[in-house]
Amino acid sequence: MPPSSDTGQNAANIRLEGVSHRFGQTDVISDVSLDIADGEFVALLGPSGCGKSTLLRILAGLQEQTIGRVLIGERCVDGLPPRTRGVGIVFQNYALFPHMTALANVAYGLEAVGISRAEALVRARDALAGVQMTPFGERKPRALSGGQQQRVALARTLAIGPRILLLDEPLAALDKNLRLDMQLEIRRLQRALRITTVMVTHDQEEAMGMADRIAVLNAGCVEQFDTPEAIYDRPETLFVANFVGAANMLEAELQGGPEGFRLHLADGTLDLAKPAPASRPGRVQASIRPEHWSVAPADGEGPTATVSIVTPLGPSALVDLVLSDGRPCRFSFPRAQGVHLTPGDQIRLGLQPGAAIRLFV
Ligand SMILES: Nc1ncnc2c1ncn2[C@@H]1O[C@H](COP(=O)(O)OP(=O)(O)OP(=O)(O)O)[C@@H](O)[C@H]1O
Repeated sequence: MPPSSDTGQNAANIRLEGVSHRFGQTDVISDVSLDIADGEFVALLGPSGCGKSTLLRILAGLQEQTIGRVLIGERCVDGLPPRTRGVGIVFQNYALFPHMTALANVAYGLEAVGISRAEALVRARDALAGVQMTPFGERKPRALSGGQQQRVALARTLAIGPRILLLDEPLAALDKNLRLDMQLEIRRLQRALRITTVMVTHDQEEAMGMADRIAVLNAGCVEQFDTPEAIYDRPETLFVANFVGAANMLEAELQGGPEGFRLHLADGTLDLAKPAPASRPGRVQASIRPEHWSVAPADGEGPTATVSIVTPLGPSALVDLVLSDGRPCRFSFPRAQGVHLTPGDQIRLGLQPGAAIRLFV
């Protein structure tokens, strides 16, 4: 294991206080405040250009913010370079020295901070063992796969014993299966070391699968900072509902009464599960996830739709529908339910019991 870490004693919390950043006349980060706990794994998730990498670079000390403060371990680190902040960074492109072996790459970083060669080699071997790369220590990067190179890069960063681990799209260059393996590997290491970690990704499944909490960014602002479950089940903004997971956005009129709440769509109505939504009656955008739908009895009141495409996806099936007013809509269900749909079928839609429909004004 890397030196610092088995105890997690060096971990630190991170606090961003009202951080904003401008490049020239352009606001790239707008008033971001985040509290990240000791040992927590946080993903910064958002579309290309929303400011994720800039925020990570500000945390690292590679970019100085225009306004606001960054605290690591309750200490303001503004103006301090990366090394003094105790941060370690892993980038997408590994950045290994091609002429050095894996072991030498890891040891180099240690020698660079003043550790003797003999001690650096011992620590480098430990760090490579921590990422299960012991058998590959004498290979040069070109003789390693992308995943193996990324493990070496991770070992090189962790060997220094940083208090904070920053990951900038670390898995983006890997193919899907390898990415899944590495997600598990990084998560395992992060938990074992209890190192506070912030990872930039535009891949929502990666964020969902790895992070304790996700900060969803849009145009430099944090739209929501919450657990993966809450981000998915209770998106707080239209942007989050649209960006995370698939959602059907349907215009509707919400009516409320003593009996509960009903959504009036273009050609049908849906009764909403209790407890009643916080929204007030009136025009709303209803965010209905594909898995919220069910096939309702033909004489029900829900909207009607025509099946256009059925896509089996292993355990579930995804169905593209066209609602009777011409709008497209998606429905998914576990294939084990034994529902058989074929293109051209007319169905009536209902809601799964307890489906958490989100309403936006
Ligand atoms: N050094 C710079 N000078 C001027 N503008 C910059 C600079 N670095 C980034 N930007 C701009 O700031 C905005 C945010 O960039 P950033 O790289 O932080 O986004 P991102 O969310 O990480 O995007 P991606 O997922 O595509 O990497 C973009 O519009 C980008 O063009």
